[in-house]
Amino acid sequence: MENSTAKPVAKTNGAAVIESRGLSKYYGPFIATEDVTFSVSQGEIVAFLGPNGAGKSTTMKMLTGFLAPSKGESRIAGHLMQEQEERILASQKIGYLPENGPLYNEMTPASFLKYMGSARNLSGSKLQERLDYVCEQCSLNTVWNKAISKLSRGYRQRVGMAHALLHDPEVLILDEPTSGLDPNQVHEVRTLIRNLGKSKTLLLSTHILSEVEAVCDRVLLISSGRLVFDGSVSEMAGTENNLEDRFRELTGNCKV
Ligand SMILES: Nc1ncnc2c1ncn2[C@@H]1O[C@H](COP(=O)(O)OP(=O)(O)OP(=O)(O)O)[C@@H](O)[C@H]1O
Repeated sequence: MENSTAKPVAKTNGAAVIESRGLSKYYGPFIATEDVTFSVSQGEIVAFLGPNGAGKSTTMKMLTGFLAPSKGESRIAGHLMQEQEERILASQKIGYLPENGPLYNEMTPASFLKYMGSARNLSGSKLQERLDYVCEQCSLNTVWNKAISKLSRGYRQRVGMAHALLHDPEVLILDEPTSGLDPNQVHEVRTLIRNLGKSKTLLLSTHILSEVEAVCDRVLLISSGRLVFDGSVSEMAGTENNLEDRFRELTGNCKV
């Protein structure tokens, strides 16, 4: 049974592998994020926590170079993500699970992942080895040859996760990895994240507090586009040891 209080021991060696420097995004007069600055060191599992609409996905898209910031910059493994050549170099090192990521509906998980693996220059026995690994780790065996359009939301989410893991990246940026999963699947994905965290650096967005307690070393809390907390899970829980109250306290009155 899952021990919801068991957290991995932080294994950071100090090198920053995810860096957000003043990332801001404006849609006309609307401020989606403002001056979001943080860094994640090698080996950390960090939760990017915040209420709906706080700016988690927007920040992750800017971090990974999928969305141009209005101001600021991001670096992954030292590569400046706002420069195309650097972004291409970094893409081998990052696995990104976007929120509602695009999947090719007419393909099966097998054909989609094989295709994406080839696009990442995997072939032959190495490709097969990675396909076998993600199929098992993401529990896709029963739907491996079924059209993606016929899969439930939870299975589509797992295909997205398999895609993020396929090239064995050192950095994983996962936007709500347990969204749409049933409790058994949530348990499996959390176990997978903990295992991946033994050798990789992870930033995962969520608004589920139990997720933070279950898998993360550290919390970044964003509210109305601004970072309002950066610290350990126990620091956030405070003297009352109540994450939920602190979440409300830290996000309740913050307006951009
Ligand atoms: N293209 C856009 N044009 C205008 N506003 C946008 C656009 N994309 C996002 N926003 C707004 O920016 C804010 C931040 O959105 P974002 O999706 O980053 O939040 P989130 O924290 O990921 O939320 P959730 O937990 O609900 O997924 C929201 O108010 C959203 O409506």
